[in-house]
Amino acid sequence: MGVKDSLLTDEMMDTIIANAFEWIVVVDHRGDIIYLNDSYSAFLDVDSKTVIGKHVTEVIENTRMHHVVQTGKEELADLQYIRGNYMIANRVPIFNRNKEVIGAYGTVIFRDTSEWDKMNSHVKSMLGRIRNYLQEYEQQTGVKYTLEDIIGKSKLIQTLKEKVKHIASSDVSVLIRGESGTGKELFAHSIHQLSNRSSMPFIKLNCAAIPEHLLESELFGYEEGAFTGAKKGGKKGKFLLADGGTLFLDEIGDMSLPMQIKLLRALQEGEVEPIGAGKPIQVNVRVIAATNRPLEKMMEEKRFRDDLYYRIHVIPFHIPSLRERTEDIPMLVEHFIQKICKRTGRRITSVTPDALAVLSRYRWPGNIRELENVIQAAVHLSTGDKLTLEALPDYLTESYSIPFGSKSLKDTLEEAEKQAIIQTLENVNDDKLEAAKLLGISKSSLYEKIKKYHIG
Ligand SMILES: Nc1ncnc2c1ncn2[C@@H]1O[C@H](COP(=O)(O)OP(=O)(O)OP(=O)(O)O)[C@@H](O)[C@H]1O
Repeated sequence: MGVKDSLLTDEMMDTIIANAFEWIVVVDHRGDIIYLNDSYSAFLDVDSKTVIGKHVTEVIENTRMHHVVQTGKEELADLQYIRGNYMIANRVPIFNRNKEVIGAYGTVIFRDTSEWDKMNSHVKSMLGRIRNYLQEYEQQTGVKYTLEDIIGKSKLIQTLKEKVKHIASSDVSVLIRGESGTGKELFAHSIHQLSNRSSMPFIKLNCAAIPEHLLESELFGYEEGAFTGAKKGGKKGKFLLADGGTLFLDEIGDMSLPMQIKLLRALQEGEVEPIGAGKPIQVNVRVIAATNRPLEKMMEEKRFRDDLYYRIHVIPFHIPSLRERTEDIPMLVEHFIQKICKRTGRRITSVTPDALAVLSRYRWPGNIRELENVIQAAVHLSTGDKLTLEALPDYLTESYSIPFGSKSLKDTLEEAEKQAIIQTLENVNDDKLEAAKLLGISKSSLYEKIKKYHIG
């Protein structure tokens, strides 16, 4: 028997719902509020009538009702932080007869009763303990990221995340390729965190950041008195620090040939010899290497050793650039806004469609790192609760539209030429010879243009 057939009148239903123990919100298919019950309005300190028609994100903190109408998937017993309290939220999509989502209703339980206060402090203390535990884990192992931290719904990212799950426990070397800022380090952490070595250290060494003459002591360590200036008591190298765990060698393509030989020996023999030690020490280390360099080409040019390449290239892993997965941009933007708002206490609830369109069209040569920086600046520059086009840097808009008519043809052509050179150099990691080849000009002519346009 439906409500309509019962003795329950509409007025009775209204009173019951308005005063229900649970707080109730109903949105339409766009996520605009069509109903908010009185008790919820009172808690949110809003008027239940004037909020009708407003987007739910403008009224309720950390809401996901607008996602539920998009995904059509219910979300039950989700912890939601509203006005200083953790609430338990249920969000359920509403379908029409054709199984199309026409809206969603959400309920929030636990109000400001003493029972709730008790529960709330319990949850807060539990979350605090989890946070401490995670901090401790990070301090002990160096693991900062897990697979959960890798945001992206594109097929490309989902496939890579599946691949991480498959290879994590296999203990073989992994070579992660991808442009700068694509998340190579994030993936390296995640592989370690899912491996059998997860309770052991994750040690990172950026091969490009260490001067050649210091790299050997960084990697293998040294004994006291090994050379003038050596520290008292010697120094443990990264290999020994990573014993039992994972060594992440970032920018491996920047390692010199003599160091490549030493690294290969350590990998093949499973032992390292600290400078001045005189005898090798056994180590058990899994290596994850990363680079943006064209290693295959460098091997042809004898700048990278074949044997080291085959030793580390057991599982290749390519992370696509952000422009190859633009469908991830809205999700990443939302993720960074939330992350930055949490850190700074600002309240930005959405991005305007024109700002999102510009963010989605830009080429992102610096990939996700650049996107994060742009969002961070934009959150600080935004005055209202929306991230708008005005808060974005001018170069985002300039890079995709040449303002025809506002400049002479000569200036427009020169601007296009400059952009083509900048983008090609970015794509080939500043390899001038390769860029000249791709642009179909001589290397000397490329240098001339670089000078003319003040590039780099
Ligand atoms: N999929 C992602 N989701 C969320 N954050 C990401 C993602 N990918 C990268 N990031 C963020 O972008 C920044 C750059 O990532 P990371 O350092 O892993 O890139 P990288 O490829 O190792 O860069 P580089 O080659 O310059 O060392 C970090 O702040 C990281 O947290």
